[in-house]
Amino acid sequence: MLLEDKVVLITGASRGIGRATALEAARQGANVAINTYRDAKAAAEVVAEIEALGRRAVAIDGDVALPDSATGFVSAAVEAFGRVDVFVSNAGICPFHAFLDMPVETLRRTMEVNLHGAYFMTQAAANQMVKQGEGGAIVAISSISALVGGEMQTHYTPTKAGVHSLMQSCAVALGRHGIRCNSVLPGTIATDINKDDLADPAKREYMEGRIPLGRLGRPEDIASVVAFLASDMASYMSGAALLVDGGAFANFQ
Ligand SMILES: NC(=O)C1=CN([C@@H]2O[C@H](COP(=O)(O)OP(=O)(O)OC[C@H]3O[C@@H](n4cnc5c(N)ncnc54)[C@H](O)[C@@H]3O)[C@@H](O)[C@H]2O)C=CC1
Ligand SMILES: C[C@H](O)[C@@H]1OC(=O)[C@H](O)[C@@H]1O
Repeated sequence: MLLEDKVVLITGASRGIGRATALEAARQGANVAINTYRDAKAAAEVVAEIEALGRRAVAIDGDVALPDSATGFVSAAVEAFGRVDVFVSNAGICPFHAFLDMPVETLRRTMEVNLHGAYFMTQAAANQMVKQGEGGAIVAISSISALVGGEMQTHYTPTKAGVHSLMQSCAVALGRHGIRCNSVLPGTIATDINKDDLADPAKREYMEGRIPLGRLGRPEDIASVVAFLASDMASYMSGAALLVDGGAFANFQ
């Protein structure tokens, strides 16, 4: 098992990639604290699934956009499990909208959840790891969108480039404490975040057609890579970005 007896914290883990990562961490032997936001039923289901795997879990509700949610999440995890070994910054939103009439509030909220949220949470987790003095691993869910644009994602893609950049700078800032920081760049993974967008059969077919492996990603495709980066198997990796997109980025023509 890759994460035996580690304490793993994951934001936005009631659904999608975060949920799959929480379950994979438990399968790999970890006890897991999940941050969730206004999603109590789904949060309770994830906790129950982790417990059914024989591991411990707690769910803490909080909006990642608020600095107090970060300190509250880390304190609650430490209260439950005594320490933090791995932090996964996953929570994110992508309300598709055109550029020319982007509502200020949509732009602001997307930046605050995706980028400020990642910053506050990473900072709180890193402070706990530094206090423990035994290093740690931080993995942030960036995106293929850190590398390419999207017509309806002008507010979103800069946050994903920012998350990857945050991991690079944190790798530099935290290396002396033995804390590794890396990002995962998923391609198109079928989750709630793009359910409406991919409900259009033409759009779905187009996206699938761009992927050499011939299918959209599943949350589990990302969770296994996060588990690897979080584990000692990746002990000399820091400041790196792993693209997990079925080959989509390479498929220019
Ligand atoms: N699905 C995809 O194609 C891709 C997703 N990503 C990223 O993966 C991450 C997870 O997204 P998915 O699992 O796909 O979507 P999802 O919509 O299934 O899950 C998002 C999770 O974040 C939580 N969340 C939303 N706002 C929050 C807030 N303010 N505070 C705390 N939690 C909050 C939601 O409750 C949910 O559990 C996001 O950061 C997204 O940008 C990156 C590349 C591709
Ligand atoms: C939500 C989108 O479908 C998804 O999010 C990303 O980060 C990917 O680039 C996809 O566009």
